[in-house]
Amino acid sequence: MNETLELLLAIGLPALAVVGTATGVLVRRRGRGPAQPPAPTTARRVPSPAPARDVDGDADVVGAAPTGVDVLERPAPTLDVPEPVLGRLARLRGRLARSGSPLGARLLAVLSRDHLTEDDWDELEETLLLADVGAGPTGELIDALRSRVRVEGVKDPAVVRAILRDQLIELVDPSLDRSLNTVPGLTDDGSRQVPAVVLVVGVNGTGKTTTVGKLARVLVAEGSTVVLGAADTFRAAAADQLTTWGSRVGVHTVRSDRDGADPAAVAFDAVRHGRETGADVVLVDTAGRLQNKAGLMDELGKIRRVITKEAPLTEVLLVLDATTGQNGLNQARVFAEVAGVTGIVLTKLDGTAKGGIVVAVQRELGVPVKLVGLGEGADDLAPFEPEDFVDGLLGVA
Ligand SMILES: Nc1nc2c(ncn2[C@@H]2O[C@H](COP(=O)(O)OP(=O)(O)OP(=O)(O)O)[C@@H](O)[C@H]2O)c(=O)[nH]1
Repeated sequence: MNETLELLLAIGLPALAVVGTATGVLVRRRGRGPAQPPAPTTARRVPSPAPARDVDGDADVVGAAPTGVDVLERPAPTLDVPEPVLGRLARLRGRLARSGSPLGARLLAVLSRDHLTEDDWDELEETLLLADVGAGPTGELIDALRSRVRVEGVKDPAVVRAILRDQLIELVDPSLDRSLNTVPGLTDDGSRQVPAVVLVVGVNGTGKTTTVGKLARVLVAEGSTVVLGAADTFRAAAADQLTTWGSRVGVHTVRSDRDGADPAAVAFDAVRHGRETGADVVLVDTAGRLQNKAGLMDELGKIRRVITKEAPLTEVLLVLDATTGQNGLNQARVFAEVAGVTGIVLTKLDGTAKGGIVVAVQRELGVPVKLVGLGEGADDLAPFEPEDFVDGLLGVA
C-alpha cells in the first residue's frame, strides 16, 4: 500500500476528488485506485508519471495510455457511489413485507383469534412447513408459542406480535457469526499483503454473478480495494456481466479472452493479480453447476486447491435461490461437502413468501446466512440481520 500511495503522490492526488464524497473512508480507499483498475493493468506497470494524465484523476487510464495523449480527450468515467451498507436490510425490508403473502402476516392472523383451538395450532404448523421452515424448527416454534400464549394470553394483538417476533428471532438465531471474512492477511515474512479470497459457488441461475457484482459494491462502500475473478468461463456472457459490475465502481475484473478457458487458471490469475496490486479482497465468480455433475464438482475442488497456492480462501459463499425451497436445501448439502461452504447468500427473497428457508438451511448445514438478495437493483444485497429480517416477515415495512 505504501508503494501505491507514493505513486499516487507522485502523479498527483486529483483522483481523490473525482470519485465522489460519499464517505471519508470511501474516498481514502479509492485513493488506492491503481489496485483496482477497470483496464487490465496494475499500478506497478504504470510508466513514469506525466502531469497530463492526472487531469481527470483516473488512475486506470494512466496505466492504459502510456503516452497520456488520448487521456485528455477521454471523459472521466463516472463511478457509482454504492449505498451505505449499515442498515441496508432495514431499508429493504419493505420488499420482504410485500413479497406475496408474508409468512408473519399469516401466522399473526391465526394467533390473533380469540380462542386458539387444536385446528388453529395445526394451521400454524402447516403455514410454517409450507414456508420451508423445516419440521424440527417448526415443532420448536409451535411448542414455544403454545407455552408463551398460555402464560401471556393472546387477547392483545401487540402482545401476540411481540411474542411471535421474539420466537422467530430466536429461531433465526442471532448468536451466529455472520461477518464476512474479508480481512487481508500478510505473507509469511510479514512484508506484503495477501488479499482475502471469497469464492462464490452455486447451481445455475441462482444469482452468483449478480451477487459478486453487488458484493463488490458492498466492499467498495466499506472502503476495501477489490479484484474480481471471472472464473465462470462456461457461460459466455458471464465475464462481460461481471466486468460491467466492476467497472461501475472502479473494480478490475481478471478474465480470460477465451470462452471455455480453465476456470482454475482464471481464479489463480485473479488472486495473483490481487496479491500483486495489494488488493484487500478478491471475489471469484464460478460457473453454475449441478450438484450431481461429478466433473463440475471436481473442477470446483481444483479451483479451491489452485487458489490456496496463492492465498488462503477466507470465505466460500453458497448462493441459493430462496424461491426454490426444499430443492435449495438439497443443493446446499452437496456443496457444503464439496466446497467447504462458510456462508450462505440467499437471493430473490423479494420474490417469495417462503422466508423459512433461512432457518432450514442454517439448521441443516450449521452455516449462517450472511447475505440476502432482495431485488435486481445494484445495491439490493444486504448483510443478514435477524431482527430486521423478522420484522420484514411480520410485515413491518
Ligand atoms: N428479484 C431478484 N432477482 C435476482 C436477485 N439476485 C439475482 N437476481 C436475478 O437472477 C438472474 C440470474 O442471475 P445471475 O447472477 O446471472 O445468475 P448466475 O448464478 O450467475 O447464473 P449462471 O452463471 O448461469 O449460473 C438475473 O436476472 C438476476 O438479476 C435477487 O435478489 N432478487
